[in-house]
Amino acid sequence: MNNKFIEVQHAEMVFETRKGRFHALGKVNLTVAQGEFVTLIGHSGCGKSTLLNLLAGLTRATDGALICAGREIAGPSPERGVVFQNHSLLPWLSCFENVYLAVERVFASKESGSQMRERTTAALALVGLSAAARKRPNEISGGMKQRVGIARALSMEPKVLLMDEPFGALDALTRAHLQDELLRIVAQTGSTVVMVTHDVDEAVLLSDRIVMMTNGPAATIGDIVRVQLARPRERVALAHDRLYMEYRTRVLEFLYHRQARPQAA
Ligand SMILES: Nc1ncnc2c1ncn2[C@@H]1O[C@H](COP(=O)(O)OP(=O)(O)OP(=O)(O)O)[C@@H](O)[C@H]1O
Repeated sequence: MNNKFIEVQHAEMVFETRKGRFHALGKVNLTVAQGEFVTLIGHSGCGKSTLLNLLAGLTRATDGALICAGREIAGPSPERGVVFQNHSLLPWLSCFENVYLAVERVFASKESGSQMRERTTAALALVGLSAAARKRPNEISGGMKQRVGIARALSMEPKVLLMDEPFGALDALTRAHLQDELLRIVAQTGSTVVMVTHDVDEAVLLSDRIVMMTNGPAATIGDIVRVQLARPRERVALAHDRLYMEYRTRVLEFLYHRQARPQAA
């Protein structure tokens, strides 16, 4: 296993705005091991999405370096699959076609149409959506759309899955269901995941490490909690687990005591 699969070295982000320069991220240093599940948590506006966008290659850091699998991140790449809160599916295409489009982008030069259709079918099966393959996005629920987004990202066999509050817009039960699905999928694929969340329970349930960010401007990593709960994890059993409570309390203390905000986040 590569312990430095992702490396963020002194990354800084300054935005030029109409009101002048805004220093969003201070020096951020982070390494993520291959197969690790890392969540980024912090108050609203602290810079979680800014950091994830740097990892996705959607924006470039104003200073420092970001490296994935030994190469500097210079732009978006199918090796880093991205899932956003807003699933951004093409409404005129079926679920199958939405995923197929991504598969084609990566594999068209080396695989036949039938191999790519097989990949698409497998990705939809992985997220439990085989029966909805022919449906269009407006014919399925929000949770199902998000699962198509995950299937689309995974279908490209990314080295890393980057998720920006993927379940943020879902109701609590659907959210819990998708968290369980994600745990199952990641156990099956061994994916390396970096995920932004606001939800402390979600962070503890899913993560190997919880990266807690300080409030901006010039936000940086304030502390990291290593979650040493055995896998597979089961949410009902964990609800009474002493260690689970301890991790949860440590994150809450960071957010509401050490990084307390004058107004609710
Ligand atoms: N393109 C941009 N131009 C100027 N400022 C920006 C830009 N993108 C983000 N910011 C600012 O940088 C800071 C961090 O934003 P970011 O979206 O990363 O926060 P966040 O922690 O993801 O917030 P939330 O949890 O509310 O999604 C905020 O103050 C935001 O206003």
